[in-house]
Amino acid sequence: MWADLKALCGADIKNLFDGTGRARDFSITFDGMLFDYSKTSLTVEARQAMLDLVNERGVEAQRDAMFAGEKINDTERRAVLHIALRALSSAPIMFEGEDVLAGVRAGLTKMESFAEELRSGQYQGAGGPITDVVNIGIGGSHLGPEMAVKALLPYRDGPRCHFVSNADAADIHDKLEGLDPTRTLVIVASKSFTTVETMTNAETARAWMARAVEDPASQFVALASAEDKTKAFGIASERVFGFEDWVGGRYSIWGPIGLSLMLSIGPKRFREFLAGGEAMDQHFVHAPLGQNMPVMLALLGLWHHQVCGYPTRAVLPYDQRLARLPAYFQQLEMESNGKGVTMDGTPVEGGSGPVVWGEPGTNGQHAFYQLIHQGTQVVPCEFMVAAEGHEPDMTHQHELLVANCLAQSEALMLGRTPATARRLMAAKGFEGEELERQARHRVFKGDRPSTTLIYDKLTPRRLGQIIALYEHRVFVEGVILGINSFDQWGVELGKVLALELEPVLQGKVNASNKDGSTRQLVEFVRSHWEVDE
Ligand SMILES: O=P(O)(O)OC[C@H]1O[C@](O)(CO)[C@@H](O)[C@@H]1O
Repeated sequence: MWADLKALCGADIKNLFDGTGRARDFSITFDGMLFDYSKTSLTVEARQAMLDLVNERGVEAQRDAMFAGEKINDTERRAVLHIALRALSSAPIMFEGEDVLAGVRAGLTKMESFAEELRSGQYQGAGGPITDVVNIGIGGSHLGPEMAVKALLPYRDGPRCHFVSNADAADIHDKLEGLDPTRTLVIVASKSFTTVETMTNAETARAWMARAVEDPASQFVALASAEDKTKAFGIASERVFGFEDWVGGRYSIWGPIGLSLMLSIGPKRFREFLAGGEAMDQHFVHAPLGQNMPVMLALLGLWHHQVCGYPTRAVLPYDQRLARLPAYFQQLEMESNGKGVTMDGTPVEGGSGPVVWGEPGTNGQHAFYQLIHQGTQVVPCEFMVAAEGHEPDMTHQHELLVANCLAQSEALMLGRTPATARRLMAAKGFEGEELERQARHRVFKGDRPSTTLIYDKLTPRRLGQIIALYEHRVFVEGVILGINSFDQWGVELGKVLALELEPVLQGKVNASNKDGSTRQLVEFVRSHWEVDE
């Protein structure tokens, strides 16, 4: 599938701007957003060939199957209906012959009632109104809420939110330090309510709260599907917010897992966030393929990784409050499409999804952009920036930020020629061989691809759109690759072995069945533990 497309690679990006309106032709606008992919090597012919893949691989049929509640997550025998959580205004969404929206709306209303009670001070801790919320969860039960709460801080008018995820005691220790347990709400966010890191942290938080609060469970909330387990933990059912197994962990920010976001910005703005996601769903379903943002973003991802062979891609938001977006997308993309086999168990052709990484600009410029500009690997960059910031009295800083963002994509494409580098060095007084040598260090090859997603302002609605855009991008890439984007068997083995290793480290079980390296590491740890004891 990919071999023929490789023949279409190789255009020098800047030469594609030939006065025929490429910028406009290779851009998509939608609801306050402009997605410009003109600074890539995609030609009209290559774009058509990529679009043909969408038809050949049955993307639209799979999309319709997803929205129709079919069990497209075949290896877990589950439907994929997180889209129902944000379907505020749509027609019924059916699963096994029933409309799921009634249940979704009831769940949302329950969250909203609780959020209103807490935010108004009607629901209180032992020491008075809740000032701080600690969300304990990991993976999809952590990355989404943490990212979104930070992204939307300008809209916060509720309690402060803190996020604990790691099994490392340092995480919970540092987050609880300084908090007043009598005015803190703990959210245990775990779909399964069995994830060992989350349950261990939840026990630690309960012990911390029990030192100051007579009935600590009264200041606990569970976001979980397993009611028997939340009950055993002692959390009253009115503070348990459940969701169905057709909501995957990394797609769960839209429902109860988003409770911390709702507490932070309030139910009304949370609905705006949902409405942004829903607007992107509608766009994904109805926009023609060539004008479809998620489809084109997916095709560019495949073009860069599977066709051009670039091993990674960078997500570079020029927004400090989107600092956790690259980590969120890492889970979304790498847990979804980091798979070696297709649905039928045969090897994936052209490789799985790429490594995704990134940091906010302008910080990244002073760290890893050196490699992006002059390193030998090409890194397609996905820039994001808002035209307008949230600090009206500091517009000059926002101008600087935007200028930097736009300058980077320009520099990546245009580069600096040897002739320009020589002129620069000559102007500095260099001559002869030394001029040549110095100039070579200042040459930028250019022709490096990037896309830019620019939008009016990072509102709750825009954030919802951006997340849904990337969700559907991952879905389209997965369908074209033939991957099931909704399971995550690759995280299982390490969990099993960690369970086996704990008693080995404790000296309760012999390490003799372990490999030499693992035995050596166990011995090192145990020798320290013995010294400490
Ligand atoms: O919400 P849970 O059940 O605690 O799971 C947390 C995370 O663990 C995973 O299942 C695997 O790491 C993720 O997909 C999920 O987001």
